[in-house]
Amino acid sequence: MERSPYGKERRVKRVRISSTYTALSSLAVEDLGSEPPHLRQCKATVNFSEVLTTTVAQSLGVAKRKKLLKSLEEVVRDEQAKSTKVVGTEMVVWTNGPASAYSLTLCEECKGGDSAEQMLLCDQCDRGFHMFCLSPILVSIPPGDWICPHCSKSTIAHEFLMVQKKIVDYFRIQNLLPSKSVTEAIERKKRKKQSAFSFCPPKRGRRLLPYVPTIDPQRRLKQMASLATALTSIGVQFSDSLSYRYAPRTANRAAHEKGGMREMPRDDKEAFDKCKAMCKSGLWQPLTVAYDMRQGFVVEADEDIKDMTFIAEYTGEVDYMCCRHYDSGNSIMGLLFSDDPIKELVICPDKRSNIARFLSGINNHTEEGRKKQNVRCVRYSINGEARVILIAMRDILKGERLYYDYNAYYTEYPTQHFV
Ligand SMILES: C[S@@+](CC[C@H](N)C(=O)[O-])C[C@H]1O[C@@H](n2cnc3c(N)ncnc32)[C@H](O)[C@@H]1O
Repeated sequence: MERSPYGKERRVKRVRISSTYTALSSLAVEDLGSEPPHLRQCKATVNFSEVLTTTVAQSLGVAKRKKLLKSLEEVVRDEQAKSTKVVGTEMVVWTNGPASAYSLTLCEECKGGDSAEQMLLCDQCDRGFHMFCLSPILVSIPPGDWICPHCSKSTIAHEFLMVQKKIVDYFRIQNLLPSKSVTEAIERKKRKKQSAFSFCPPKRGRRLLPYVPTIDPQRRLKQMASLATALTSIGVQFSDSLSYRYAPRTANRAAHEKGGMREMPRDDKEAFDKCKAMCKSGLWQPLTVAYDMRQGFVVEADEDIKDMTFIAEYTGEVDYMCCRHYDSGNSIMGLLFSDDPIKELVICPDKRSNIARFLSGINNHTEEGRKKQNVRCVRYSINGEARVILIAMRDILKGERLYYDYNAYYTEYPTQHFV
């Protein structure tokens, strides 16, 4: 479902210049021997003028192209001192394997020099880090300069103060119900619909259930503060609905979906509207956002949650997929897939969003990873507009981390290094 719109060229863009060079030069590697691979001698022939016209070089911009050229010249000087032969603008490099001459940078975390195309170079100290060895993992090359964890002074934002007024203002909560009436309302509901709270086998009706907020107002405040902390620390504003600053609302027509999009059933729509209204009045989902060293921000259940319960709508700025093709955002979600590529839309939660953007993804390359999934991602037409909803796909116990499949419809999101 979630699409990572980067191309291979873009992936090497911010990788160390010599790796960029390696990636380019490997196009021209000619294997010369029948020895075991590590002993083989290879010949790499690179034509500089060709290098600078490749898509990679073209995507770099003038300053970076100059840097690449400078770096290539440095490589030539270094290699001239070794066994490299340079003829005009062509260079012949003798190496012990196609990439070995330029895989000199080792990852500071795993000390390995493999996967050069995934090795990021710190723009401050020049040290190398595999994107998948970072904590949290990076799945795409970050835009602009990248500063490694050793040089970066940034820490997780200070916890959002758990002052009710601050939280009410932050989330622009309307008609906050006094704690007592909230407790009474939830208790009343609890008595009426006892089954919604018991953990007996889920009903197979497959109807969407509204979430059940935590009764204790202090805990609800904590849940909200944890989301506010996470959002403020990544510089994202809270928004529980889709925003249309890039693509107009009129572009979001579920009818454009290839093969059509299912209209949300009436009962489900009632549950959906109810959840949206609860959220507006501060009756939050029983979820907290925590920080995990490997995964970054993650979402955990703060109550038992029943199968088929509404978790959240995936919100953010709606944009045309073609405009985000080279966006390195790792949270972009597909919204509309059409026969006409111009009409395809994505949700970008990098400026405004809600808790949905913090849910983890499963590693769908392993059986163990797939077993973790407890939430699914569904797209519905609601009043003719495409929307993306996250729904519990089994009973979830308090304390469990929430996971869904980032590749529900597409297999482009690189989850092979996910924990
Ligand atoms: C949609 S965001 C999820 C929120 C993210 N953890 C954060 O801190 O903003 C996707 C990113 O989260 C991290 N992530 C999600 N699931 C993961 C997993 N199972 N293992 C490791 N990292 C994961 C990866 O860095 C991924 O690119």
